[in-house]
Amino acid sequence: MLSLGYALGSVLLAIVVLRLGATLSLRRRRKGLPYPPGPKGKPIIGNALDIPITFQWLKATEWRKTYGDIVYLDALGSRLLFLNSYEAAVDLMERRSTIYSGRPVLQMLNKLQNWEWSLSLMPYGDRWRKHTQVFHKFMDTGAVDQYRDMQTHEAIKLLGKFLESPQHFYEDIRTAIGATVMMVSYGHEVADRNDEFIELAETSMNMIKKIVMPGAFLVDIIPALKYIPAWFPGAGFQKVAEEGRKLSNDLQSRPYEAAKAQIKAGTAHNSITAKLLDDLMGKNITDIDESFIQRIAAVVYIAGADTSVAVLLTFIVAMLKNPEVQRRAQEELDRVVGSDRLPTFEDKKHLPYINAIMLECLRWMPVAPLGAPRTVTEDDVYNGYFIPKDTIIIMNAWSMFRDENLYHDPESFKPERYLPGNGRNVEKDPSTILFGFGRRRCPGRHFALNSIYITIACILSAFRISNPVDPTGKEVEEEVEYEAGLVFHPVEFKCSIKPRSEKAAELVNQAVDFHSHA
Ligand code: HEM
Repeated sequence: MLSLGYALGSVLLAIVVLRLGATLSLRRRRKGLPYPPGPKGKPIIGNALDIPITFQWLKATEWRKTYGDIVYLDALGSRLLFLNSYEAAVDLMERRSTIYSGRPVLQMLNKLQNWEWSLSLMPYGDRWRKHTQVFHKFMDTGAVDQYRDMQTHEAIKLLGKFLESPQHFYEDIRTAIGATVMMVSYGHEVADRNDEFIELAETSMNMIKKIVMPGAFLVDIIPALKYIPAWFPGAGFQKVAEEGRKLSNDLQSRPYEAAKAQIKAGTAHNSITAKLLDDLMGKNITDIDESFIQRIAAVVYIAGADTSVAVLLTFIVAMLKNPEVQRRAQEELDRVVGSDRLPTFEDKKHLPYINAIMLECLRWMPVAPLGAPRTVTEDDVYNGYFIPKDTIIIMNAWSMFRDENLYHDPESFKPERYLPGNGRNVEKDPSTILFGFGRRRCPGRHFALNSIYITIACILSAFRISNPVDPTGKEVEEEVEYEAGLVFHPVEFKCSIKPRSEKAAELVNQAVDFHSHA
């Protein structure tokens, strides 16, 4: 979701391309001001056919060349504003955050399937503020340090899996991140790839993927259809709605109930659920309290898992394609950490190149190329242009990451761009863009960056990543494709992941052994 929220690309299309209605607001008074520039629409349908079904960020980046930093479209009364430059994003989403913090509503997703409990989809207002405040308590810069041991533990378990069955790296990275999130939220230990809660979360994600496909459900085009009963001919979407509602409820309640049972039995690990329940100790816990806790805990998975997984998969791709970067990273690790132990969080400040690789993974193939869509909740004027209330605002991170004024040679994977001493200015930290702007900026970013750092550092310390080999032992260059699902991620691909030496393999075995008894 953010993955829910970041279903962005698709969500926005689903909302925008075909939505009817809202035409009344076209007649809103514009105080004589023009709308921002954008492609000229056709009569009646406006720009509906200008917006591609997928990879919309590429088109919007092209539009930037013709129309500039902000590009406005109107498709059948749904208005859309792409923010293509960093300055425009800061000006609107950060400096005018009070009115640029809404989220668009999809009938099937938000209303019929009832996913609106998720912080990332919640309308801006008091309820959002209350959830955000509590979420921050667990995810602020200082607070996330408490998860470091557990993040290290999962990274080491992943190394063990790489030794055993490197061909499953794609799934195992997914399980490792899922396990981290399950432990933080519920104190739930994930034993293997078939964990029931990970499967539940994955099934939910697949459902969401299905419903945010552009134009997938007529009810998003004609909201009044939601009142049609399930038995009515042609109302098959109500069945999908019911399935989704069940998943949405299960995802909130099932892992929560399991955590509660463990707390009762005295066998629970620390977790967000345990802490929130503990805060209510001695009080009469109401259904409202319980549902609040369930929502805070569940959003960590739906907002946090897919995104971090996609960054780590991009890291593997980057190492495949850039052996020289991998060599330099391993040189740094050998110098700072040596070969007698694995890297830790304490090493982070001495590993600038590893940090730079992580940043470059965020920029090079951004997991959320269009951020998460917002809405503006009042009419506004920017640089002399009129932006009507309810316009959907999309920050085009892709365009910012390919902006040659910010990043030289932007198509290339170059971690050194973030390091001083290359005869150039240090380039902008991409985390200041990728995680969004203003009040709805990703509150899980510190946690995510910690998971990504420790996983990258541990993998590079012990393994060499290279192209797969054919039966004669020759390396074959692997073509990797990317797809835009809920997040932008590489499609399953092959690679070789081998211990760098016998000593490295031994070190991993010892660490796995130690952590399984810790
Ligand atoms: C590399 C990993 C991640 C990326 C790239 C990412 C990116 C984003 C983006 C672009 C947004 C929308 C911000 C906006 O509207 O401006 C967002 C929102 C959010 N993220 Fe993340 N995120 C990541 C990991 C996480 C993690 C690990 C968590 C949880 C621990 C998390 C929790 C959230 C939540 C709850 C929101 C919704 C905030 C709101 O709507 O108020 N994210 N994220």
